[in-house]
Amino acid sequence: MSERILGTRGATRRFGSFTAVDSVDIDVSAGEVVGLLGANGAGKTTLIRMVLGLLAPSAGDVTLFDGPPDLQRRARLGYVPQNLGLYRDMTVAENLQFSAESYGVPEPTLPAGLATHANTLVGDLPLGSQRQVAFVVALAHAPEALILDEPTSGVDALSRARLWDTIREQADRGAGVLVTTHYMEEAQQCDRLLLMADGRLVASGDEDAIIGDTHTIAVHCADWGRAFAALNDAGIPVILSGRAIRVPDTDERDLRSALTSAGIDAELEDVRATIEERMLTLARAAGR
Ligand SMILES: Nc1ncnc2c1ncn2[C@@H]1O[C@H](COP(=O)(O)OP(=O)(O)OP(=O)(O)O)[C@@H](O)[C@H]1O
Repeated sequence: MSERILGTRGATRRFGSFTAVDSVDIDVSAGEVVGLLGANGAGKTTLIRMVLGLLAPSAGDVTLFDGPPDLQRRARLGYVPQNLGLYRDMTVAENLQFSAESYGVPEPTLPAGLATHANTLVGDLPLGSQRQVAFVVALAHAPEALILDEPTSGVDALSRARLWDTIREQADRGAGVLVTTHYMEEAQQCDRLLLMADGRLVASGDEDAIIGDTHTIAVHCADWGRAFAALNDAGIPVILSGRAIRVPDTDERDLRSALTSAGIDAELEDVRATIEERMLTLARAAGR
């Protein structure tokens, strides 16, 4: 079994009377990429900030490299926050130099695509390049753990694929990676997924295990607009995927009855839910 790099037991964080993270247990081992998924506000960043030692838990324990997440242990991990944590009014080279000096490691070499930007102010770079720089900075000291908070948000598909190559390389050399994402095609690149909803961990495992036997009814209908409105009016939570209407985890009879009452002729097909649809049903069930 691989060495456990970080973990939480009953990790809870309250802000006043609001519980942002509620009794969460997670583990990340060396060499694995663990995806942390959940809607906006599910508690992912708050959990990450506790793991990083930037936020004290209100209850429960956080372990990083077999101890508390103190400064010494934090120096062994690389972190790319949502806002990247770079100095936007310094050049790429200055950012690299500053970070290398802070960690006492040699200055990293810029990948080919970034080399021409060494003297560009970080704030003047396109977002995709800024994210690449943030990765170079976070990886300069060959961290044993990597924590990435929406590392590819807002970048094009090619840059995303490159960043994922880097993430996989880091896991292959033995780092444990915890990464949050809103992109489901990225979730598929993870070895394991953790799903949060309303502060709680509501599912874990690979995509197949998380979807389990959750089914969706696909509604095939010439007038999809009317069908959508009728189901909405009947209080049935509908997903519109392009022009296809999908209703996860529902009773087909309720659906049929809502459509018939509205005089809509539709063909109903029972299909396996997608991971997004499973997330929605779990989030609904966890709703406080
Ligand atoms: N310092 C704070 N004070 C009060 N509430 C907070 C604070 N930080 C976070 N929250 C609340 O805790 C909840 C969880 O926030 P968090 O940022 O952890 O969610 P998230 O899953 O990371 O969302 P996103 O995907 O949008 O980043 C939200 O309702 C947020 O408003």
